[in-house]
Amino acid sequence: MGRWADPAPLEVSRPRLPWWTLLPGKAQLVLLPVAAVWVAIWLAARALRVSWYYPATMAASALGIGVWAWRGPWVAGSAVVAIGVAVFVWWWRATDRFSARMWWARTEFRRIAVYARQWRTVMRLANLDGRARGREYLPRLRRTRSEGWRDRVRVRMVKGQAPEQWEARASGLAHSFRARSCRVRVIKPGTIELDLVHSDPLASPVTLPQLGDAVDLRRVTIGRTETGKPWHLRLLGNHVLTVGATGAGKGSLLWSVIWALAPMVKAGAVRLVGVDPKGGMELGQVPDVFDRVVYDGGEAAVTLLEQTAADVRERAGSYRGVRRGWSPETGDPFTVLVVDELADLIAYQPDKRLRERAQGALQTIASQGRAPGLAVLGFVQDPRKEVVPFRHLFPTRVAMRLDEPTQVDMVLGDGLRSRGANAHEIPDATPGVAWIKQDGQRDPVRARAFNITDSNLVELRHYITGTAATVIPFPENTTHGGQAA
Ligand SMILES: Nc1ncnc2c1ncn2[C@@H]1O[C@H](COP(=O)(O)OP(=O)(O)OP(=O)(O)O)[C@@H](O)[C@H]1O
Repeated sequence: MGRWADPAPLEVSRPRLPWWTLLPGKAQLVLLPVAAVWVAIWLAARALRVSWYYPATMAASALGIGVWAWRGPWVAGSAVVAIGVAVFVWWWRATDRFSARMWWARTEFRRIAVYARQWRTVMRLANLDGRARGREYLPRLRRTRSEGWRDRVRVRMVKGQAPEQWEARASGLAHSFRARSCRVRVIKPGTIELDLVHSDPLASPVTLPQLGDAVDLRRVTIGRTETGKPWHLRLLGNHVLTVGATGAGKGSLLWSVIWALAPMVKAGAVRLVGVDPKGGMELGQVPDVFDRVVYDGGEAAVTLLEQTAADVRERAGSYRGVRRGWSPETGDPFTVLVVDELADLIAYQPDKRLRERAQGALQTIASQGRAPGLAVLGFVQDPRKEVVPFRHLFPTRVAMRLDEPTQVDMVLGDGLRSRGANAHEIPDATPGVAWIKQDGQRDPVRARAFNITDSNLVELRHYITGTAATVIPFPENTTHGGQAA
């Protein structure tokens, strides 16, 4: 007698038959027309869906089939070859214009060749699919758009998923789709957009516009964003903290703001007040555009900050009960306080008493200055809380090239690095590039400030003061301006 052996477990799942196969034959016959209509609707919906995602391909195919039916295969084939040669010559002779005009062809090609083709596999390997009761749920690939430097890929997430799960896998997605980086943006509940970045549109310096354009203090143009739009900085009712390692291009942001404000500075509608603890290395280049400026981080600087804080309180007092905040009708100049190397004043200051006075004055200005028409532009290299304890008082924070990845969230806010704001990866070769985070806006913006050269600064000085266009020697005194502090 042979020994009993346990039967091998059934390895395949039992095939599940569609419910209608279990119906009696007559019922199936009756339901046949209903099923046929259903299949026709389903096919039409599929065709509509394909036409929605690939309109140019579908239109060209329909035209090709039409020409074939009308004139035969030779005419259709010759037309395809002629169009192909014309497109190739266009691309060869005018690549830039071709790329700008043919974005839709690139979009459809990349959707088919890159995203639709690999979607299922990449989703499974990246663990972004879902399973429930033996069924697999895949994130839906929605519309894509190829803009040359990036592909925008819209995705309907699987139910139960969070954008954070996609952020955690962003690097893997970038590698899978052969992109340099991947950023995740939330479009609406359940829908996200992946930015798969292929090149840097901010690799070349941004050209400075002419001096003297009209100024709007709510949107001062200081550079260009990576999408090609102007980089607008709000000054009215705002303060801006800019953090960057040495050589990151903080100076270009500072001078871009003053360049944009030049007509109002010239007209006396904007007043610039400056503190440059580095002995005038930065602000000393064009000192006479400042109403008051101090070139050290000691007593004189602290006194200037305290005077400014007193101005803020006085102005706030005079507006109380009369108006809600500053406007050009008040006749008061809008004040921009520029503090280069904030840390020298409020953290590295060896004299404890001076340090505390500087901190107190700056906190007063930052917390009360917005309504009475004062904006602080603070610059610092080290963003730690011990160095700038009141970072939260700056509604706009700008991260230029940073030394360490941990600094990104310190400047821009928690979770911003995982959302793709890699300020620590900005190359040395692109000074002036920055990530900007505005309070109240979820997504950070990447932009580059105008490139301001020494001759631009000479021109700026000449425009505002009307003095001869000469380069300023390195400052000897520690104070300068209408009222020395
Ligand atoms: N927006 C820009 N476009 C092109 N080049 C720039 C830009 N900003 C700065 N640069 C170049 O980068 C160099 C360093 O810039 P900058 O002095 O402004 O840096 P920084 O952050 O102020 O440095 P530090 O903290 O040492 O003063 C300069 O030689 C400047 O020409």
